[in-house]
Amino acid sequence: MSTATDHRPSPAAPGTVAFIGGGNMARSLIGGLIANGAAPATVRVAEPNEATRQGLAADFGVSVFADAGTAVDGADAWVFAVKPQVMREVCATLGDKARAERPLAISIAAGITSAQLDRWLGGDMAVVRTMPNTPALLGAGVTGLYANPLVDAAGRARAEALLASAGTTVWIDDEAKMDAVTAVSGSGPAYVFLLAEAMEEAAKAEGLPADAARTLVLQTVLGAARMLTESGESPAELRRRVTSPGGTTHAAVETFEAGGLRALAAQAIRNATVRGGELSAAND
Ligand SMILES: NC(=O)C1=CN([C@@H]2O[C@H](COP(=O)(O)OP(=O)(O)OC[C@H]3O[C@@H](n4cnc5c(N)ncnc54)[C@H](O)[C@@H]3O)[C@@H](O)[C@H]2O)C=CC1
Ligand SMILES: O=C(O)[C@@H]1CCC=N1
Repeated sequence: MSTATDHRPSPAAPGTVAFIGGGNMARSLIGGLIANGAAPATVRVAEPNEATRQGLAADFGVSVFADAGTAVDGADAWVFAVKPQVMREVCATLGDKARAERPLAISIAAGITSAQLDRWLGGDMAVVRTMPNTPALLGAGVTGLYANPLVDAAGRARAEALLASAGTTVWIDDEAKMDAVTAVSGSGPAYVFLLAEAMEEAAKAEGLPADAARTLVLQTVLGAARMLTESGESPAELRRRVTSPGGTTHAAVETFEAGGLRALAAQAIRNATVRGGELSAAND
C-alpha cells in the first residue's frame, strides 16, 4: 500500500534542517523550502565546493558551511544529499554527533538503504529514505518516501513537509520497492527528455527549421503532460483520442509498438532498478 498527497506543507516546517551536500538536488529542495516560506536561518548546508556553497548563500540566504559537523549543529533533521559513492564516508564523520543528538536522518541517495544509513551512523537511528526528482526545482517533483520503524509520526510528518516543498509525496511501505521508485520517477525525467531529443532530431530530419522543431516538441510535451495530469483520463484513453483509424498517429504508434517500445521501457526500468541494488552493494 502507498498513499499520495499533493498538498504543500504549511509554511516553514518547524525546526532546523541541515543539508549534507549542496549540489543539484539539494539546491532544488532548498529552493522549494524557501519558496514555501521556510526562514533561511532554519536551513543550514554543508558543501565543500566553495562556489556551490556561496551560490546557495547568495540565492537563498541560507547558512553555509564547508564542514558537515558544524552544519548539523542545532538541526533536528539531517538531509543526506551526497552521491551514493561518498555516503558511507560522510556518515562516518558524523557518527559521534548522530549518536549524541539522534536527529531524523533523511537520505535522497539512490540505492543506499535505511539499514546502511542506520549502521553507518551508529545504529538505532530514525531514517527516512527518499527519492525525489529534478522537477523539484519547479515544485513539480514527486518523491517516494520510506520510513524505518524508528521514525515516529512526528518524524514522518517532518520528512513529508520537507519533501512536499518539492511537489507530490508518496509513502512506500516496502523499502525493497524504493529502487523501482528510483527507476521510475527519480530517473524518469531523463526518459522524457530523451524522447524529446529524439522527436526534435526527427523533426529536423523532416526538414523543419531547428527553432520550429524545438518549439513544436517542447509545447507538445508540455501540453501532453498537462492533459495527463489535469484531464483525469488514463494515458491509454488520451492516446486513443489522438489516434484516428488509418490516420497519421496510427502509423506512428504502430511503428513504436512494432519496434518493442513497451518491452524496451520495461527493460530500461528493470536495469535502472537493478542498478540501485548495485549502488547499495558497491558502496557498502
Ligand atoms: N540528480 C538527480 O536527478 C537525483 C539525484 N538524487 C540523489 O541525490 C544525491 C545527490 O545528487 P546530485 O545533487 O545530482 O549530485 P551533485 O554532485 O550535484 O551534489 C552532491 C554534492 O555533494 C557535495 N559533497 C561531496 N562530498 C561531500 C561531503 N563530504 N560533505 C558535504 N557535501 C559533499 C558535492 O560537492 C556536491 O555539491 C545522489 O545521492 C543522487 O542519487 C536523487 C534524486 C534525483
Ligand atoms: O542517476 C542517478 O543515479 C540519480 C538517481 C535518480 C536520478 N539521478
